[in-house]
Amino acid sequence: MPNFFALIPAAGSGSRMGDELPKQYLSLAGKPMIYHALRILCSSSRITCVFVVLAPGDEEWLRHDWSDFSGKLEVLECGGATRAESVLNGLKAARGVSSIGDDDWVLVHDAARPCLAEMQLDKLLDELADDEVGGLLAVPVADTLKRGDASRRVEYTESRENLWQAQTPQMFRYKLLVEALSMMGGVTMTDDAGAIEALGLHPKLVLSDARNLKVTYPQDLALAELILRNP
Ligand SMILES: Nc1ccn([C@@H]2O[C@H](COP(=O)(O)OP(=O)(O)OP(=O)(O)O)[C@@H](O)[C@H]2O)c(=O)n1
Ligand SMILES: C[C@](O)(CO)[C@H](O)COP(=O)(O)O
Repeated sequence: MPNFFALIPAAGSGSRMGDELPKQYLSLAGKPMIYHALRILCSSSRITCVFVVLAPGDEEWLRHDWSDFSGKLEVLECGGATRAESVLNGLKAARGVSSIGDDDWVLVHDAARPCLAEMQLDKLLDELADDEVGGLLAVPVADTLKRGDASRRVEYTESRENLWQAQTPQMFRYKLLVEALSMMGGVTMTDDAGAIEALGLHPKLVLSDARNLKVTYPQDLALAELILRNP
């Protein structure tokens, strides 16, 4: 039986957040933001080990107490210039510090998605455990979509039929994900599923909801805090 592992890329700088401190360390509901993603993944009895990928030379990590996760957490200081590079470097390094095998599942989850619920995590694991390809949490697009031009005038309205917003975790077999990310070369994919799609495969969309938001801009922090304090 394949095992489940999780990997949190946490080597970003949070440029859109505009804070000197990388956003994964910003205080949220009394903890550094990444604590919340770690808590939900480390507390799942179905997940064997959680890898966190830090930027080389990250000095902030050691300023916080991670003892709640000892025994389940492996820290890898091998982040890259892009999210995809951080994930690939982390997957390769994970081989050296764990028993992860080719057919084991890897759940890649953003440090910047602190509101993932246990129910959503379990749904992902249940729906994909026997899947050929793997997949991701996602939500159907709810708003009307406008295609704009360079001067911010509407060119036309896009159909939202069958359009989904990708979230994380995104869950694929170790070997397939390493192969897919290795083949991307210079092409930048903003998520893991994109690399799998480039192989001609079709990841499954597992219905999630808007509470699993990504904290990208300063105004997202208050909403994330509200969700965390009212689960
Ligand atoms: N070189 C990078 C870039 C991003 N990430 C991680 O990928 C996740 C999603 O990325 P995003 O929200 O875009 O974070 P940042 O890249 O930090 O933000 P920004 O794009 O605003 O700079 C985050 O957990 C982030 O730390 C990473 O590990 N390595
Ligand atoms: C992986 C992701 O969270 C899916 O929505 C997202 O693509 C990562 O964020 P980025 O801002 O595109 O790096």
